[in-house]
Amino acid sequence: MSQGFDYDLVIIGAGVGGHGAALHAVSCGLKTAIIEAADMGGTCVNRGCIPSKALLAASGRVRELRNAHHLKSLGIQIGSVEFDRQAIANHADNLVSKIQGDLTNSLKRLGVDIIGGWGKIAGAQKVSVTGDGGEKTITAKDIILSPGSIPFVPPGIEVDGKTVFTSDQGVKLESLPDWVAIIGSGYIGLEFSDIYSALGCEITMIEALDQLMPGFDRDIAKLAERVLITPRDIETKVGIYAKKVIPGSPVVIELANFKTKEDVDVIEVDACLVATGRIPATKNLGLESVGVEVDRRNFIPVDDRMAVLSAGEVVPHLWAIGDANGKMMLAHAASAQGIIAVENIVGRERIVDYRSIPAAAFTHPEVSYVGLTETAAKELGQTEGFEIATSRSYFKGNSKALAENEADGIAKVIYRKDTGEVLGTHIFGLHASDLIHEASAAIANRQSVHSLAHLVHAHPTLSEVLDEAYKRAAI
Ligand SMILES: Cc1cc2nc3c(=O)[nH]c(=O)nc-3n(C[C@H](O)[C@H](O)[C@H](O)COP(=O)(O)OP(=O)(O)OC[C@H]3O[C@@H](n4cnc5c(N)ncnc54)[C@H](O)[C@@H]3O)c2cc1C
Ligand SMILES: NC(=O)c1ccc[n+]([C@@H]2O[C@H](COP(=O)([O-])OP(=O)(O)OC[C@H]3O[C@@H](n4cnc5c(N)ncnc54)[C@H](O)[C@@H]3O)[C@@H](O)[C@H]2O)c1
Repeated sequence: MSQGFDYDLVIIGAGVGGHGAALHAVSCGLKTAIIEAADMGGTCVNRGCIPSKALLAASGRVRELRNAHHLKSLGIQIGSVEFDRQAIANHADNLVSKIQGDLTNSLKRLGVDIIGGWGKIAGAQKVSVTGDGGEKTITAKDIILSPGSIPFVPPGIEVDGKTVFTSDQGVKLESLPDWVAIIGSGYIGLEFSDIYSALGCEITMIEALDQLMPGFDRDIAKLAERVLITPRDIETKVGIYAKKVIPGSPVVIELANFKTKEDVDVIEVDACLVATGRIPATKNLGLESVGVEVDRRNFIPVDDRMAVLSAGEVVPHLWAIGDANGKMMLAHAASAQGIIAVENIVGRERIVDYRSIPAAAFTHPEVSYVGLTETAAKELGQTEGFEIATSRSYFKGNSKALAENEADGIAKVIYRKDTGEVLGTHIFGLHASDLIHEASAAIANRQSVHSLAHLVHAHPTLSEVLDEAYKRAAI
């Protein structure tokens, strides 16, 4: 325990980032407190990963059981499949309660002090907390900021939380509108289009950029569109943005061309989900008391050790992790950053290896990737003077996928031509979110396709899709 301080470490924000940091801090022998203003578990547990995956699990099952053609191909026939919207919503809600309870208990069990209230830096190594009992100041040798993010709602869009809403309300599944507009074709837009289309809603997906799923590798996005969008009840408007959205019955959406800004159409729908990205929750954190300015997009500037920077210089004993630093807005990235910050606090210099952190969209089937897209790898090659190559393998050639009769899918490996080092792997297909971890380990260890091609995979498994891609690359 640090002399003269109330705690070795105080963490502001008990989302998955703060939680991961706290668990690791205790294992390193640090006396730790965590401050939370709202819900223990933050976005992921209460309004993000957890409820959305519960909805995806239930709606995915409905889709599967209603796919008479697929079932028939396996020799199965069933009658009509019914579902209860409220019961599906309850499933998500119950899961949130369970995981929130488990997370809170894990902190209590380890002796982490949980302090309710709004945390704010009150000078070097000092935090003020404003809660029900008024304001108090606590001191800590180190402070980790983990305040997370909130939905971004573009100007012109009015959210009433009922007919026009963000994922914060969407995960509650309070209604199943006949016709729902989804603004944005990123992670949230894609996952909710999977949920809504499985449960019988008609969808209009509006994407400002000139292609759907602009964040994903092009080949993957193209195939994903062919499987997840085109055959479903989803109309798409690409290169178009929602200039104005007025809540009500109906919801009125004025659409304009994203490049020319010219008005193109007005549509009237039953509901509208705004899924246009997230912004950091970095207001009123007391950053100015230690001379820290947020960047242009309001993220807290950090180095690779997660140390907070002021005008490019490290601010001693202050760290920022998770969505609030904008490096990689994913739950597991937030907790990984928490662990790295604590490692540095205890004097073990470590940095985050973003290239090996995987990501996935939990649609049916799933999309996953780790490392660079082909475009980013080419750019890196041009800067560093190497050529890249790609290798693809298809679920259509995989016995396990064929046995399931679910053979839409591809694995794409991007690697250096000279050394064979894997730079990125992208998968679309059955269980892609689980399959990606082998590729993640390969990138973490900077392995080459030549050595990976010699790994033996069990047969018949979906993992053989990656095996095949490595072997094709190594020929
Ligand atoms: C619909 C949806 C689905 C998602 N699905 C996935 C997924 O499947 N996989 C994945 O990896 N990621 C997913 N994400 C992203 C993931 O939720 C975030 O990356 C993750 O929650 C970030 O964690 P964090 O700890 O940085 O912040 P948060 O989880 O946002 O937690 C921050 C916490 O800090 C508290 N706080 C803020 N300011 C203060 C203050 N001054 N004082 C006290 N407390 C404060 C907040 O109340 C909050 O509880 C999803 C997000 C959404 C919206
Ligand atoms: N499975 C997962 O890991 C998962 C799931 C959900 C959310 N998340 C996290 O939450 C974050 C937010 O998700 P998201 O889907 O809201 O953001 P996103 O950044 O993934 O996608 C937002 C999309 O909206 C488009 N857009 C922005 N403004 C628009 C407008 N006015 N009209 C039309 N299109 C517009 C953008 O071009 C982009 O394609 C993600 O970055 C991700 O980190 C992760």
